Amino acid sequence: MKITVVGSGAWGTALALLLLENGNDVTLWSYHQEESNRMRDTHENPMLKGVPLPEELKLTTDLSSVKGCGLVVLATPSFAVRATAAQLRELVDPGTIVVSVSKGIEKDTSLRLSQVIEEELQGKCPVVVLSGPSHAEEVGRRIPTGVVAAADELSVAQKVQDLFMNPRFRVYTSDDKVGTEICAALKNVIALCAGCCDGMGYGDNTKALLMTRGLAEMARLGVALGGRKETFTGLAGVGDLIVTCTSMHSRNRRCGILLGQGKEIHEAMQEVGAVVEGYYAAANAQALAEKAGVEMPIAQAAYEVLYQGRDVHAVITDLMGRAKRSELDESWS
Ligand SMILES: NC(=O)C1=CN([C@@H]2O[C@H](COP(=O)(O)OP(=O)(O)OC[C@H]3O[C@@H](n4cnc5c(N)ncnc54)[C@H](O)[C@@H]3O)[C@@H](O)[C@H]2O)C=CC1
Ligand SMILES: O=C(CO)COP(=O)(O)O
Repeated sequence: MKITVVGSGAWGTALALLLLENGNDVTLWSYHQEESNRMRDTHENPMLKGVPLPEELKLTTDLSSVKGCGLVVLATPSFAVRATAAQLRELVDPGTIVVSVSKGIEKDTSLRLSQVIEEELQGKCPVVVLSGPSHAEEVGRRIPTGVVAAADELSVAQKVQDLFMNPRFRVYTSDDKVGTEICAALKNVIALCAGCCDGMGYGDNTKALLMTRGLAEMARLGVALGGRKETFTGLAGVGDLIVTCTSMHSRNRRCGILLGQGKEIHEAMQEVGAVVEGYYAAANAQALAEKAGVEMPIAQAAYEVLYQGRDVHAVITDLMGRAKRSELDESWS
């Protein structure tokens, strides 16, 4: 099948290689001409070091490469999804499956990214969400990985499953786009917090507490927005939360570590040198929690640290001192 992967960061590149390995005719589109030239000259993407790019992988900066494609993968940072999808509208063939693999929430609207793409494509194409514990660095090295393809129609999710799946990449289908995307965006916020705890020298107990209560918040919000609670205990939920909160590949966690060591957030993001989606998602978590009428104390704490400059120690003291409650007192469970 002819496929274009739109976005040549670490993730777009790893997925382009996977789809090429699966026997497809794959083009990788870059936003920056220099990025495309560098990959052509060096046969490597500096965002995905040590993974050679074969000659058969076509490189372009011309979005019209999506014409005639059966599948288009949208892999830009979340802030670029609307503008990129808007450009696709006139170029993409009706019925082409568009797979959204970015993890975030749109800044100004608090829309999920598949909603943003659907708005811009005006119903021309079915949109599938692909998410789960999948660091590009490991997928690029063909390390066994499993993800979820969520779509409104099972047959469309199954097509994506067929195209991406191979002996080293396992894809499960789901009909829960809402839950899958809420997991994808919010686990990055929790991973920033987990990194921060690591950077401050807190131990494994703190991280386990944060991840478990963070998951409860994610599920509370996701279920209130129409997601299914099973998604939160699946690959897109607990799976991606584990990998992002514990791996040194995670840009969100690495940014949090620097924050916990005392760096200012913008300095920390600069040092990470790749997109830190959790920073943006923390602002949206606030808006979504208010809209849904749910309590998200950890996301709220992250917002106060990231956007209001509150001291991390003070925020943790507040979280630890919240009113006593039962763990089982969860409306989503
Ligand atoms: N890196 C990973 O392991 C994974 C990343 N993701 C998600 O994929 C998305 C992309 O992440 P990465 O590939 O890691 O990014 P990256 O940080 O490796 O690279 C960012 C890319 O965005 C491009 N870019 C910058 N401004 C742009 C614009 N205005 N329009 C289009 N492209 C622009 C840059 O040229 C660069 O290619 C994020 O939402 C991330 O959460 C999802 C799963 C795994
Ligand atoms: O989503 C990811 C792994 O599943 C990548 O996480 P980071 O953006 O924190 O690197």
